[in-house]
Amino acid sequence: MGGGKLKPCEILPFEIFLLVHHTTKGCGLYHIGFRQGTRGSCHRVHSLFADFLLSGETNIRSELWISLILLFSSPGNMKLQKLILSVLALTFSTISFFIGVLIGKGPTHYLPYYLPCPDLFALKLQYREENSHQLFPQFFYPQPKSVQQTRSDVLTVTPWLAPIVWEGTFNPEILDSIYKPLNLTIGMTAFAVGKYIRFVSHFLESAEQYFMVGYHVNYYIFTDNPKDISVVRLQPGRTLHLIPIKKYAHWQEISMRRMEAINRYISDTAHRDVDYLFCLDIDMLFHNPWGPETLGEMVAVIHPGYYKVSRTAFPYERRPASMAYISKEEGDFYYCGAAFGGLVKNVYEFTRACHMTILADKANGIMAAWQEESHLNRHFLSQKPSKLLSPEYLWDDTKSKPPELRLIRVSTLSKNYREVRD
Ligand SMILES: CC(=O)N[C@H]1[C@@H](OP(=O)(O)OP(=O)(O)OC[C@H]2O[C@@H](n3ccc(=O)[nH]c3=O)[C@H](O)[C@@H]2O)O[C@H](CO)[C@H](O)[C@@H]1O
Ligand SMILES: [Mn+2]
Repeated sequence: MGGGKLKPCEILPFEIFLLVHHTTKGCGLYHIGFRQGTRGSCHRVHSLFADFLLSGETNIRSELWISLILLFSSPGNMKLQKLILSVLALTFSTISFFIGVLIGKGPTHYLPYYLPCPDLFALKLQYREENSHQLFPQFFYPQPKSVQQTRSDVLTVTPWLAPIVWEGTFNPEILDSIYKPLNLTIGMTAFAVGKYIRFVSHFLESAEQYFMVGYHVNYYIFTDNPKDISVVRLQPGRTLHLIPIKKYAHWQEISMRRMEAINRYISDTAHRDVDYLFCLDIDMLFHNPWGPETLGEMVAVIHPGYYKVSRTAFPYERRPASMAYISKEEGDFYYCGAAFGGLVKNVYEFTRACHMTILADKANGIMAAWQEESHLNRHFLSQKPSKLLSPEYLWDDTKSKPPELRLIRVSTLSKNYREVRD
């Protein structure tokens, strides 16, 4: 660019140049160069000058430049040449230094394609108090190995690349170091309608011990009988909210209407108060930590009863008349209705979608085989969850522990269905 406008040099063994720039922002930049070279290198230097000049059409304007070319046609007088060159170089250095000082009174800026702006590094944030922490504190943990699985006995990722969380696949300390600084609030809904009120205190006590310990937690207990909920001591940063709801006549309706109640509560209140929301059955207990490894955009839990069986044996709704219908040729996993969660806005969309298909079935006089659990499974077949929790996160007390379950984190209580359901 621009090199053709300058006169080509014929005999040019030496060259001294001085270049002073004054950019639009008023900053100075100067170059002093001393070059002994061939005709080709001389051309290169000229081209460089021309580039600087023409770059005024971007954001740089050259207001002053001096270029001095010395031609020595007698190659025999080398000593004299070198002496003159040294003196000239010194003189130009001094002049250019003073010009640079005069022009660059303000902060120095460099051409963007030479160096990053040093102003950026001079900026200082005004901390309220001096922070002595290291920017990147040292944190030692075993190196993850690219060619070694931490669990080879179980599936740890779905075909749509959602992780399946099993004990041994994650490091809780690393996850805490990522999620704790985010200052998240995690919501949890559970329903205690009718006789299910008896499960509340043990459920909450175990959750206090294991559910999202060290994070802000809001428990939302939906009940038809708030005054009979016994008070549970909560850790600091954790709150309990009792939400009065009406009691439906049948247990199936109570279970299904949870989708509607959660959806309404998110839109009224919870969307402002929590970042993530988990929706759990109440007839269960936490036995081990349920931590930040469970956080995800939309999270489903693999049902403990069906994680080893063929999709044809899944208890999906098989009647095409239902909105929850799934054919024998379809299905990834059978998810449980007792636990799901995710970002609060996703749980809002999810519960709304499930409630709508439940209502559509109701209008057609049909109830899905496993109530809202069937609708949940239908929904997750099309809208794949972004993270799956293994049956470690929802085991069944009546089953013995198989070897692949290294840690039972939550398990459902065996109960007398006839006695608790009205
Ligand atoms: C482990 C699992 O996947 N559980 C699901 C399963 O049976 P479950 O036997 O686990 O259902 P369940 O009797 O626990 O009912 C589900 C939940 O609804 C609430 N509730 C229910 C009845 C009642 O009278 N009062 C009351 O509060 C309570 O929070 C309970 O935990 O199928 C149900 C639908 O049939 C739900 O999908 C459950 O989530
Ligand atoms: Mn249950």
